[in-house]
Amino acid sequence: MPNKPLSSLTAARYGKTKVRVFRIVRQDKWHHIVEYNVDVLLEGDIESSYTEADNSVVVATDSIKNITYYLAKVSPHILNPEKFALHLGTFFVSKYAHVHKAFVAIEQLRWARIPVEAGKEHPHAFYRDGDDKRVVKVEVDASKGKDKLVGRVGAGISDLLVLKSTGSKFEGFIRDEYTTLVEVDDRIFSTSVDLEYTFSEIPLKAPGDAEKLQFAVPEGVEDGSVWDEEVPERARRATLEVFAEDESASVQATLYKMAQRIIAENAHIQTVTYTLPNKHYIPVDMKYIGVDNLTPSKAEVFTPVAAPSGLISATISRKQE
Ligand SMILES: O=c1[nH]c(=O)c2[nH]c(=O)[nH]c2[nH]1
Repeated sequence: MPNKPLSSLTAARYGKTKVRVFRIVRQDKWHHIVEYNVDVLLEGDIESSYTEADNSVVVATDSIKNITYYLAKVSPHILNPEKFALHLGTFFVSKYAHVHKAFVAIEQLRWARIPVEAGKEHPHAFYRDGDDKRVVKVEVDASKGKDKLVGRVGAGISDLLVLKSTGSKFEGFIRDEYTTLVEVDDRIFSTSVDLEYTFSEIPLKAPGDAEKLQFAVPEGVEDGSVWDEEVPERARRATLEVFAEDESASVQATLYKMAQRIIAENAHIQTVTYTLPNKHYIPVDMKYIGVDNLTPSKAEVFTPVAAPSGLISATISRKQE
């Protein structure tokens, strides 16, 4: 009796991760720069490369890296990570018949112009003005046909470190035999913001030229859509302003207000997900020397605690009409 196989391949995806790209766009003496870490993963008729050692279906990950650099050179969309990710994803599913989906993730590092002479910005000198990154996650789906491409776009922020020294309470939580935390009406609130918002699906035009290099962004920008270049800055400002101004009852309650504001300000954003570690700062107990450093209004010296931290996450979704 033939042996029944015990297993089968149920998911397969491969590509290149952390392709580091730096690009200069020269507008005469006025230079624009971007620095990206790019991940590209492909799905399609690639099962045989796993199950039968058949490399004839494999676009080498080295070629995936080369294509990433080539499009960084020729794409007119390189300065915008959402558009560049869509261009790159569209390229892979258009060029290779057996590739049905491309997943492109881009992390953009911050470079700001150095201010010189009374706030004027330097044309070609830059500095790193924060460790937070703009992030983009794109899926280009050709599984319904190469002329019926669908784009799914998520974007957001990672590693945006913030702290407020008052305007934050935590009271009224469950008290039982396991509770040691005291209620406070004034505490430090610090977190490293991780934000992802998603847009409604967009139809994409398949590139028509032989090299599959054209990628058209539709004319006209709809407010709050994937094509609206103000969305990332609005989302960042909403995050920072709500964090600063909210009289926070908890990380959960502040998170919810941030997300509501992003949904309200951007018509095409469907979901907003925040993941917020609660980075604890513990007041140092100085009772042993007769000094009150524990009463919230007298707490001035704290120990920043690297771990453990709380971790508060939620997704807020637009209500469907
Ligand atoms: O804002 C907070 N939410 C919690 O769920 C929590 N739990 C905790 O110990 N401290 C805090 N703070």
